[in-house]
Amino acid sequence: MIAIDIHKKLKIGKGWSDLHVQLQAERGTITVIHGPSGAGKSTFLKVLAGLIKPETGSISVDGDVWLDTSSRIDLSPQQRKAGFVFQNYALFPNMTVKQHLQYATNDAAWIDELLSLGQLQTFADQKPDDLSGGQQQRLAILRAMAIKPKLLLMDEPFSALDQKTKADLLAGLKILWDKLQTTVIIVSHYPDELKDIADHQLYVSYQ
Ligand SMILES: Nc1ncnc2c1ncn2[C@@H]1O[C@H](COP(=O)(O)OP(=O)(O)OP(=O)(O)O)[C@@H](O)[C@H]1O
Repeated sequence: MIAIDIHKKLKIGKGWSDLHVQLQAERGTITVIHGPSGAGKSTFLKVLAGLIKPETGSISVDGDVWLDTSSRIDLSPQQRKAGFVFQNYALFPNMTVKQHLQYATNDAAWIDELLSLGQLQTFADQKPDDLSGGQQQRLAILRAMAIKPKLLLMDEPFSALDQKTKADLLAGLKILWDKLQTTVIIVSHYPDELKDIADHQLYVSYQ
């Protein structure tokens, strides 16, 4: 179970807007977040990961308190260990595909399973510059899954994939998420494309 209630002031040009998000979701569920550009969706994911501090709020994940501003609890990103798929992938230019996964886990069988899921087996020794945009995006997803996170945060994670690749990847991910009981939050500009797998939809807008 995750329970989130956060308030964050967003800098919008010369002014400010309020981001207030409340969400409760059972463990192992998928929540799809959508809303207008600039409303604060990416910022919300970064607040959950501990990369941006909110003014006030609380976050608990499977009984662990990650944030509670009223009692000054604020775990670091390293302590929260959320999986994060960044909109711009944030890959390491000098690491090969396999090294990205080895950085996250020592489990060779798990790495092979992930490479197969992302159809990247034949690219294991390539660096990001030698990959297509879709291959880079799949690597970013595999790396986030490699740590088997309790909470997986994905920011527009399928934007560079064609329909077939996306459908195949999603089917494989869904099996893994169910097995590992991963709680997933996905920001998407096309929530309808995920409506078959979404347990919750959350609309984030300007306030
Ligand atoms: N650390 C921060 N503190 C305050 N405001 C921020 C911070 N980071 C980003 N912002 C502002 O928050 C606003 C929302 O940005 P964000 O990237 O979260 O929107 P978004 O909903 O993900 O947009 P898009 O759909 O275009 O990706 C922007 O105006 C940005 O300048």
